[in-house]
Amino acid sequence: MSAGEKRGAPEHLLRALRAEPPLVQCITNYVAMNIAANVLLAAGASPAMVSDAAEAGEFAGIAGAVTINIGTLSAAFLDGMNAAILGAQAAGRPWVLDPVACQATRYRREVVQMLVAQRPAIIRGNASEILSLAGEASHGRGVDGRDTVAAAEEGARRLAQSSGAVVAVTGAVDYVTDGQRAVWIEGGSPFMPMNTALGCSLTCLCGAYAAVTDDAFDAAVGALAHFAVAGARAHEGAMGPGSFAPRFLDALAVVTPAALAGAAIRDASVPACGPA
Ligand SMILES: Nc1ncnc2c1ncn2[C@@H]1O[C@H](COP(=O)(O)OP(=O)(O)O)[C@@H](O)[C@H]1O
Ligand SMILES: Cc1ncsc1CCOP(=O)(O)O
Ligand SMILES: [Mg+2]
Repeated sequence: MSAGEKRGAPEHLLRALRAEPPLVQCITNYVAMNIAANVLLAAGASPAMVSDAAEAGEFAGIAGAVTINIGTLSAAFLDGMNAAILGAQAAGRPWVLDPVACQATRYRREVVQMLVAQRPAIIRGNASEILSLAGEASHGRGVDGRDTVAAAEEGARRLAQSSGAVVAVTGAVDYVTDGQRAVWIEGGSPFMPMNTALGCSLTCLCGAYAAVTDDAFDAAVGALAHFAVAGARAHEGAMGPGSFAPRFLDALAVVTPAALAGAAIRDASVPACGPA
């Protein structure tokens, strides 16, 4: 760590991640599996898509973190998720939730409530998903966000306070809060929501960062800053979502700690109440 660098700063976490790539168990959807694995490898982590209940709990015992995504939810996936969460908790490792399209059906609403009750360290979703989880009106239909992140700010803060999770809301500008601390993160590219499974991949990267720090807020900020900086860099020279995709993988890999130190992160913490 260089002089003046905060212990939980994104650049410090990136250095730790690259020094010893964390093993991340990703229970994610069929659309995201390959994309998320490549994103983690490019960023400097070691992904393993291990989801069957016969082994998911045991595997969680050797992983640095577990990520759970309900994108292509089924009874079999759900059994694997529950086993992995128990395994992670027994091993004292964090797990991260991606509530894909949680507003869409009764099944998803019920499952996601049950998962939130099992105390994820981080919940990462788009604004429509976070609004729904916070019990507010959401314009979401399927997997894509259809609300602004600003509209979900208050709900995210309340969700963080009620669940004990750090809540990361993504969109054109991202917002991260643990209920008290909060930041806005700028960057990325409008081509990102035109590439499927980048949000799912970001959730997996939150797991990678959570594996290298005990502070889930710092982990979420680090992962989102990594995406914001790499996304902005990949946007340069990209003609559209197709040429953006390989540039983004390259950019994730070549982002340096110094570049992460320059991420546009703006504090929005709620001031602590002091004596009158
Ligand atoms: N309009 C945008 N401009 C810049 N970055 C964006 C934009 N929309 C989404 N992103 C980025 O894309 C990534 C995935 O976020 P998002 O699209 O909200 O997730 P999801 O795919 O789950 O809906 C995040 O890093 C986010 O910052
Ligand atoms: C298209 C689709 N359908 C079910 S899961 C999924 C991928 C969603 O990925 P993301 O939430 O990252 O856009
Ligand atoms: Mg998503």
